[in-house]
Amino acid sequence: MTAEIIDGKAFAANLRASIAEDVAAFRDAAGRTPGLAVVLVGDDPASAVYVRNKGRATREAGMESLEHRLPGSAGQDELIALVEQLNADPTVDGILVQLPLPGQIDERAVVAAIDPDKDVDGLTTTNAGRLANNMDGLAPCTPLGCIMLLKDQLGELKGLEAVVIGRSILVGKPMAQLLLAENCTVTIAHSKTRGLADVVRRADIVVAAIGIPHMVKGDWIKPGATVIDVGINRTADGLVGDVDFAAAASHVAAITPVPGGVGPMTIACLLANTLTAAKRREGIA
Ligand SMILES: Nc1nc(=O)c2c([nH]1)NC[C@@H]1CN(c3ccc(C(=O)N[C@@H](CCC(=O)O)C(=O)O)cc3)C=[N+]21
Ligand SMILES: [Mg+2]
Repeated sequence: MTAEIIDGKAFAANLRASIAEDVAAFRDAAGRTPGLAVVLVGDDPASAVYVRNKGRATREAGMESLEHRLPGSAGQDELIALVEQLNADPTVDGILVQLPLPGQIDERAVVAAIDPDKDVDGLTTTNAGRLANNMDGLAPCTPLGCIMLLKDQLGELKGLEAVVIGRSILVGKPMAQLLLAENCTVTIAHSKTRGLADVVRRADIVVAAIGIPHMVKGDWIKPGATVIDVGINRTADGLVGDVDFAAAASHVAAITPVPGGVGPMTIACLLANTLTAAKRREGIA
């Protein structure tokens, strides 16, 4: 058996095209264009590339991209003042502060300053609480993209055994919440989990979000399982995921590649969240 390779890049392109249609309808209904503000502090080259890609995707979907750059020496008060200005700006529907931030800035304090209804990364405690309580909110983009790929692949997820490896606020925890909302039986595993291989062997769905190249071995994964690899690790062999892709692909049902899997879905879901935020702000369903 050879795995189906889940084409996240193609899925994301379709999603972005459908969002562009919805953006046009929003413009007709609201008489304005949805706006996404992206804030970049410092000049880390990898962050600059992501911000440029996000800006391009935003414009291609017919939305306004507002980019704000602060020097790497910027103070926390200055950054929070900018966030507050964006909160108050009626043309801004979404605010993304590119992470990580320089060491002198407390990320938690900056995220806490973002209006939860403009928090398109889903990072505020308000949106985490909404997700935990099955309330309408904004869920983090990467888990949202993973759920879309899983539903497209498997249809109904009800009753499936899902193992999420990783417990971050950005991916692991919200991923588990979204899988629970789909009625999966969810286990969150992490660096202190005992017998990780055997925990993973139970899974119909494996979501790997650890950040260690090829950490999940092929023989940890049950034949016929569906594997979502969130890892994006730069190594001497190029960009690789958290799963030993070649070893897993021999016996799983389907697996996301790196690159071309989850990454493009993250950006498409950022656009989806921005449009969702804009519609809610305008009272459009
Ligand atoms: N506030 C905040 N929100 C984020 O969502 C956020 C962030 N900060 N900081 C950095 C990380 C990283 N991130 C990626 C998004 C898309 C790809 C992506 O599209 N990757 C392509 C390839 C990229 C490449 O070739 O380098 C792929 O996987 O196919 C990767 C990484 C969002 N992040
Ligand atoms: Mg398909």
